[in-house]
Amino acid sequence: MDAYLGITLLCTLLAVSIVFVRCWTIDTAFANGLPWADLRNEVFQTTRASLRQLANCTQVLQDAYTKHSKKGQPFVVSDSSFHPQIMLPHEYIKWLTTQPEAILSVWPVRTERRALGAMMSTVDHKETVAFIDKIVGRFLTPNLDNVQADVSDEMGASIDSAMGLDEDTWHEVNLMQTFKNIGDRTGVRALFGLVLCRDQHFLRVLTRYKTLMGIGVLLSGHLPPIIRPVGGLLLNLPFRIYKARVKKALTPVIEERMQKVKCEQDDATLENESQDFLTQSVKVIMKDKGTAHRSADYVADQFLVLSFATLASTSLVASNLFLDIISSAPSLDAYERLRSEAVSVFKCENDWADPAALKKLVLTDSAIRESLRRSSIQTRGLLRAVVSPDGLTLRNGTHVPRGTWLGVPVQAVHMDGDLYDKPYEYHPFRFAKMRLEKSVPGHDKADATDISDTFLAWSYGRYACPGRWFAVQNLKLMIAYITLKYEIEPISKRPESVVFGDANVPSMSTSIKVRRRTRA
Ligand code: HEM
Repeated sequence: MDAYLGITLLCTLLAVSIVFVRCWTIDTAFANGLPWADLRNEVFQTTRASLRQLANCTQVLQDAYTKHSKKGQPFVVSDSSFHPQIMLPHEYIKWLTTQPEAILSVWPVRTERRALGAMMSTVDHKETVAFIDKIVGRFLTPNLDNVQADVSDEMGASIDSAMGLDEDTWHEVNLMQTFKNIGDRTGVRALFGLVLCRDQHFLRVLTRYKTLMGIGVLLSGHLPPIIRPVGGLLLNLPFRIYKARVKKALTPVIEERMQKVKCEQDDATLENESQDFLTQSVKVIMKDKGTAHRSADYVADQFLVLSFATLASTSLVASNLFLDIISSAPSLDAYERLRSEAVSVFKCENDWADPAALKKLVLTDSAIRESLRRSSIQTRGLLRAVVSPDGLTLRNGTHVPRGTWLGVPVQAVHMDGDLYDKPYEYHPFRFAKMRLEKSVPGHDKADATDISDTFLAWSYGRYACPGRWFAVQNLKLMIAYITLKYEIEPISKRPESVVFGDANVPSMSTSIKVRRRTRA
């Protein structure tokens, strides 16, 4: 009996060990002889490489980019999700982004990496992204001029509140928290209108929802498959609680807007002039035969995802932007030159609502683009999965099977010395200068919102960010208002960003010193 129990225990232990080792190692054969980044001669080499690159992704990708991509060779990078990816050289980017959806698809990556399926379980995430894409592209972006007055009004009020009005003393503020507060309030004003953006309860629950979704999207996509179900559940629980709270606050507002729009449809003399994006979208939804039957609950779901897309990246980019500006070489005089530009453009109150004023901010536009390049919030991007049943043959002749992920080391491309002079330095006016150099290729594509295969902050190709014009409008107004009304103490060394897998974000503990300028 004892022997029987011993053998059973031994077999169970063996089976568990096999499953464990199988789940924690990667079959390197799929890459058909391509070189691997940071693969060392050690036991569990792929597992250890996967875990190592989680916090050291920047360096791993940079070294492999120099060693392989610069010679036109794709390389493989292990990943903590145990789904290794093939990183393509810069010259493959146009090819990568123009492959048909039936061959290379973004959707399996979004479901698994961004955990969209799990985080958006109450809606079809593919349908939601398509819907958001449509309303942002067709309605928010063309209407930006109309929301500028509201956005600039809220920008001023939220900056005053986050940075204070004390003209006598310098005080310290937490960088990320400050730009989160400013970005969230301003974004909510544009999306949902004045009442909700001043509603402290709504702002609080929305911010928590957004933070939890950010953590969920980032973490669950990086978890090894063996712990993903439990990890995903633990991440999902608090997220669902806050999602329910935001929906509870938002749904009655949407019902009210739907009711108003319905009254307007019945009686054109009641036409509501509200320019906030929710009202505009509700009008579109109710006029479109395909969506007219949708409930307020459905619209709330779509707008929650849109709020996340709108608010999550903008505050990270704004934090990076100000860190870059205040830590740039003193000889560049970046802060003062941006301020002088703002002084020359914003001469009276009406200028803040004038779209033509924003177009004159050429130095500001350049400082934004340069920060998006220098301090990219993504280490890698443009991830696509091979979905064609026969696999895919890469441009160098390597055949990879269905299910393989391809992508680009975004940060390393931005730091390529052949593409950018002194790439590690922040040169705020690099792109303003480039615009004037008519002989330089790409001089006419140097606006902050322009996409190219050498500038990947907005991604590239058909899935490039549709919200970039709105984001840049916000960032320009932010730089102008802050440089005009505040001094920020320069810092001699930019604090290191925190890298976690695909994300590269400013440190949460960084503080800056600010003081309100004295009124003349
Ligand atoms: C500075 C801030 C922002 C940055 C750096 C940024 C960057 C990006 C990037 C890199 C992608 C591609 C993601 C992927 O490949 O999966 C993306 C997609 C997207 N962004 Fe942004 N974004 C920003 C702000 C915004 C804003 C303000 C909005 C909405 C108004 C927005 C809406 C979207 C949407 C809807 C998509 C999905 C597009 C699609 O799949 O077709 N983003 N963004």
